Amino acid sequence: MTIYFYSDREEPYGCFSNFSRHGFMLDGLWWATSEHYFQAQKFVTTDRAWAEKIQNAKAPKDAANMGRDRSHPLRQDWEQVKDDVMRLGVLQKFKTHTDIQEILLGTGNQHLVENAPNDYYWGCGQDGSGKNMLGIILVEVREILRSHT
Ligand SMILES: Nc1nc(O)c(N)c(N[C@@H]2O[C@H](COP(=O)(O)O)[C@@H](O)[C@H]2O)n1
Repeated sequence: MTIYFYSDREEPYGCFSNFSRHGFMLDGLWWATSEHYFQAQKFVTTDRAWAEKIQNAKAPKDAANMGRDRSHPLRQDWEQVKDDVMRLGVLQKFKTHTDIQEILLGTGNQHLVENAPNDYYWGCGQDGSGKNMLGIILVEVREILRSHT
């Protein structure tokens, strides 16, 4: 079976979205959502002030828009590190919040798919051919959490 998720407002799996309001501490800083964390990491080595603005963005959608703004220099190794950055943020989110950790562990061995129509990397895209890296990372995080509980 496959579980599809996308909107952070859709129960019970909206918590799988990076836009869900589940904050956490990482690298000594507070992140309001995993989207804030992920987007800010694009600039930590190239434009710290911009990364800090992203960290303090009002909403995850604002953080996403700011992170996609190419008038600020993207760190050169971004393509190499982005999956690890995503995994770190998502893992920390689910370690921090036991209620959503239970929801993730409760999915057993089901496939998890971000049903994002415009995203063929993190999601499955409009036609389902996308890489679904966020879903794959959630499954990896589920494995890590399972091995520690
Ligand atoms: N809600 C939502 N809208 C979109 O347009 C999306 N592309 C996604 N996917 C999420 O986007 C984040 C990464 O985007 P970039 O690599 O910065 O383009 C990540 O949180 C995906 O899950 N979601």
